[in-house]
Amino acid sequence: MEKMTVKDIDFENKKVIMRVDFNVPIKEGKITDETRIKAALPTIKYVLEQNAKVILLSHLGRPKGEKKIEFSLAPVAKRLNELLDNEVLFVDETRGEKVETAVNKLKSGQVLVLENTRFEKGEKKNDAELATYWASLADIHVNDAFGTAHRAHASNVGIAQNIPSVAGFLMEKEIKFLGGVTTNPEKPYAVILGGAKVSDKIGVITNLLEKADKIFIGGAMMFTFLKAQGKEIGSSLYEEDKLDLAKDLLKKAEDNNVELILPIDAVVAQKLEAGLENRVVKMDDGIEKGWMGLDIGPETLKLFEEKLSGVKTVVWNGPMGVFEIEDFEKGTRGVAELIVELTDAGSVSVIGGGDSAAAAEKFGLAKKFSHVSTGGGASLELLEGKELPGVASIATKKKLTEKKFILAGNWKMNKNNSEAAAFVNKLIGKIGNEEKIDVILGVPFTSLEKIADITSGTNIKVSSQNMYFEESGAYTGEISPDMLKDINVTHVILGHSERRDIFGETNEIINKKIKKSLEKELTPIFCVGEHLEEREKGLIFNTIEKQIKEGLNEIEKDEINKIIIAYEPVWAIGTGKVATPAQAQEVHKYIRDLLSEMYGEEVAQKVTLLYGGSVKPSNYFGLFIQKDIDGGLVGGASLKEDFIDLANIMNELIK
Ligand SMILES: Nc1ncnc2c1ncn2[C@@H]1O[C@H](COP(=O)(O)OP(=O)(O)O)[C@@H](O)[C@H]1O
Ligand SMILES: O=C(OP(=O)(O)O)[C@H](O)COP(=O)(O)O
Repeated sequence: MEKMTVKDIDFENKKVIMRVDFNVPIKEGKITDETRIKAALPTIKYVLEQNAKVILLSHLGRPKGEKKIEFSLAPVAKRLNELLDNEVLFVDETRGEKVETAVNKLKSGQVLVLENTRFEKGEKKNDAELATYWASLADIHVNDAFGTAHRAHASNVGIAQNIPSVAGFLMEKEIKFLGGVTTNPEKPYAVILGGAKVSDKIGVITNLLEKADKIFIGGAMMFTFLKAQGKEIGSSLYEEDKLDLAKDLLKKAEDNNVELILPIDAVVAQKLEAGLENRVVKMDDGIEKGWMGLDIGPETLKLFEEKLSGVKTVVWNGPMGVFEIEDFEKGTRGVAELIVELTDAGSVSVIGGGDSAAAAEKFGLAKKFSHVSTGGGASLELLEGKELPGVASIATKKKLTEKKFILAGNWKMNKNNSEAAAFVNKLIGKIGNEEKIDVILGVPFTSLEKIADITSGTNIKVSSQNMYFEESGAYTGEISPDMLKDINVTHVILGHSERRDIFGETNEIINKKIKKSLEKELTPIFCVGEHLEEREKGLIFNTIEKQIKEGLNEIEKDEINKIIIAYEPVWAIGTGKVATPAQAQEVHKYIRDLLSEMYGEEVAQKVTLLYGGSVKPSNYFGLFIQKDIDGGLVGGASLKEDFIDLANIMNELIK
């Protein structure tokens, strides 16, 4: 799924709230590693060049919801000010008057850093009120915090539920490399895992048994595996309670035809200290009591070299030994060098953050890998095959596929014939782009013929707002599908909440109408939606499920793609209340999943799902970029030139 990025947005004079990961190590007020600050610079600079006003949010450490000076972002803001040509301001608050005044005074091209987001208790809880507040400070959210993408917090995921969230360059790069190797690695695909704890990496190993061709294990975690194989490991670090699991993984690797490569020798010492006697022992001989393994040995390195030969994709997570001490760094350095050789020969290499990135940096090799991730936990979770909430919340690009994007207007009982004609004449030539969207006008019965005539030969299609399910006869006041077809009407809105509530239409009646419209080759725009009471009682999905299942009763798989479905929460129709993008997306996703259950995934993906309910140009962007929203069914705003703006928003967003 391709994500929207800063490149898709016009930032001119916009207020941008940008989540970065400035969680950098600070000792005695000094930043000891500024990699993450530097990694965020390209996005900050780009947005500033576009004349935006930038508000930066980040956490630092784990202050547990309290304001603690040692976790202040002040030193980071100061360093950022040195790294950027633009002025960087800092407010030692996360909300309130001081923040709002600073935001209001902010000029285009300036940066404002707010205090540590984790000084707020609501940050880690993804508190809706806090997220709404931060969202209210800006027009758009840029998410460049890959290191935090495995957390669903207010400053990344929460804000995205209120205003559109797009990826920054760092996020884009991380997704490209890490997402790429996890979903579609060029084979052979090898993963080298090290570090201290098996328990931290179980999930990764389990997932990799389905994907990788070879898994290399080093670091302290190798001893849990070696012990599980019955080898003597002396006083090396291992996890007693993970022995069975290690056995299980070794067996699964065999079953899955994945090579799980364990070290054949180790560097041992009596203590984890520099400068003591150390020696190399073969694992077949075992490690004596009183000695511990602190690095992989030279024979292992040779074995790894052999087994890595020809590998096209390699991911490395976790050092091979206690690389922080020179006596035990050779294994980690050796593996880093092997990966660099592979990279030079054209393979893709990725370091999954954390200590391995620090090791690569220490050996001066970091720049020689295809990609060094800024996320430790985040990259591990990606390797585990999990969806990261901080990636999922970023808007998805709208791509032209077989599915149509649609902007439909429902005029309801408004405009007489001459008003209708005058308005439609204004729209012609200005609205829509036939290649990208279908524009449909749902006009009153009295204007259908006239508007169909005026729009004939243009890209505007005409819809009625109702019809009857019989073909002709004694149905006083009703209109038949044939009558509509006869005057070149192509669509019909069915099951609108006003028809349901005021005119007593039931799911059964709507179902009959849908069937008839399909038979007569009129495209139904089938409306569903819950009332406020149903929402408040937690019955949204029950209501929608009933409407969809009964409305589509006996509609077969080959017909579902001829139907447009519009989700219109009744409480948002004509009330000025609009569903937040997240609320709308939640129900759209539910509908898509339900259709998938009923008709299969492939067919469900092609159904056009429209959102309706107080849609306006000011809120449409955030709604339309949602993954499962394919357009709008617009009431009030379709009576005005706002309708043209809505079409323009869609045109810009569809690539
Ligand atoms: N054989 C070993 N015995 C004890 N500690 C080890 C051993 N090998 C590696 N380590 C330590 O493991 C730490 C890294 O572990 P971990 O946090 O799991 O890695 P990462 O951060 O890369 O995921 C390093 O500090 C390293 O010194
Ligand atoms: O440094 C981070 O994690 P990482 O060291 O696993 O990459 C991120 O900023 C997330 O921080 P957190 O693990 O306190 O949520």
